[in-house]
Amino acid sequence: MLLGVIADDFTGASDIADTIAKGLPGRGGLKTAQFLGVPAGPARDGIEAGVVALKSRSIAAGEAVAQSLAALDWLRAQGCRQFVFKYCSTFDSTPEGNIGPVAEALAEALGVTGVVACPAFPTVGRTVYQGHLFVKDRLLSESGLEHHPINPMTDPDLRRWLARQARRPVGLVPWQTSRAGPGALRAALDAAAARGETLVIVDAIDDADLLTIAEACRDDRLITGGSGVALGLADGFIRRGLTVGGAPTVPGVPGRGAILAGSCSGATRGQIDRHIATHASLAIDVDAVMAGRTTADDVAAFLLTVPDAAPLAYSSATPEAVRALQDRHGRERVSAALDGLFAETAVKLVAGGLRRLVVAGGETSGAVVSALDLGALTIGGEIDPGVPVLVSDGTDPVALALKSGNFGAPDFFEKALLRLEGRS
Ligand SMILES: Nc1ncnc2c1ncn2[C@@H]1O[C@H](COP(=O)(O)OP(=O)(O)O)[C@@H](O)[C@H]1O
Ligand SMILES: O=C(O)[C@@H](O)C(=O)COP(=O)(O)O
Repeated sequence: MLLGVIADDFTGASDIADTIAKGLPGRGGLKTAQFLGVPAGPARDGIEAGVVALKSRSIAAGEAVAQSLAALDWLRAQGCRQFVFKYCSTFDSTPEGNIGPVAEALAEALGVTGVVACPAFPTVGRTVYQGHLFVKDRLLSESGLEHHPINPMTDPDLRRWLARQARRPVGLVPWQTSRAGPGALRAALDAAAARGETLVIVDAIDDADLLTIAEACRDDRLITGGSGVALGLADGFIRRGLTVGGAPTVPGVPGRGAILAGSCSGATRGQIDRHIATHASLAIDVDAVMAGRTTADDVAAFLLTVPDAAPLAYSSATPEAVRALQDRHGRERVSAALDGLFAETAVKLVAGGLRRLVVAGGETSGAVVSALDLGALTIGGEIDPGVPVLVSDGTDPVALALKSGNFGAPDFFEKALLRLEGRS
């Protein structure tokens, strides 16, 4: 394995796996697999990039650090020479962590400082300028992410936000320097390291800036950021003659399909509105779930029997409805109950013969995929930016699309189920 990624959630893992597997247009990418947690044994032969998906974004910082270091150890044992810590393009975290503590622990384990921290993903509108994170034309804190059910993002100043999480000083390379090219960026990162800055926010507003980061950091052991920082990494290995590169392919998976949505983001709610106009759907009554009146049996029975090729079950709600539910039942209790409901539902669906599953939401996907215990997933083609087809190993594979809450075009759900089947 050449490149190892430690991702702090499951949708984020498939997002960066997509970037690495597809590589640059006309050049191809690395043969990439996504592992669900730290594997117990060695990876199978032929994998050039391994993405270890953790569910560490919203757990206690100490536990996130321990899991991330275990992932690093495993990736090192697979021979990786470069490592990426992948977090959210909207920097999802709290003042306690987990981006700062994990990134600093990885840097310390690898003996490096002056490490890039850049969540930019311009294709989906995430840009960083003067250390401030924008989502399309809004600052992060006015983008809707300030209403996130688990980690409300209320500060767009990444240097200030990361400094609250980090033990060491946090640096900044402004766009005027990163835009000047790989040499200027390299010099700025080296200067930051000399000043004792372990993590350095690097501005990036378009893909050219991301390619500059890849070039400047070609020999860096550790890079941290959103999937954008991986944009040029596969090509770096190809240009050094370490692999020939290629297009990701997986076989289509026939069989019954369904969609589970636990994300409350604006994009997901828009996709739901569009989908339910033409497909069977079940709006999960969260109060009924909390009272034990709605169970996974109910949700699975609906999805397995309703006469529709793309049935949907969703708990997604408006920020106001989410707040009211959290006030009534407690934030963590609601999330835990819903994540558990979706996980149990997915197990029942697969036991009931379902073979294609689309999941919306990072935490939701993490809960679902952990419960399914599918082992390694091979990365196929891209459905929409940041969301690839994933297919489990074995003779009776399951095909998955794990959609980050804010990703995907309005027609994502129907399109994804077709793509999992090998149709376009
Ligand atoms: N109606 C609801 N009220 C409160 N919380 C909810 C509701 N529906 C889903 N959730 C919780 O909100 C969280 C959404 O997070 P996630 O799945 O990561 O989505 P995203 O990708 O948009 O961040 C999950 O933990 C989920 O259980
Ligand atoms: O970087 C991103 O935006 C995504 O890859 C991601 O991590 C999103 O997380 P969720 O919104 O929780 O799915």
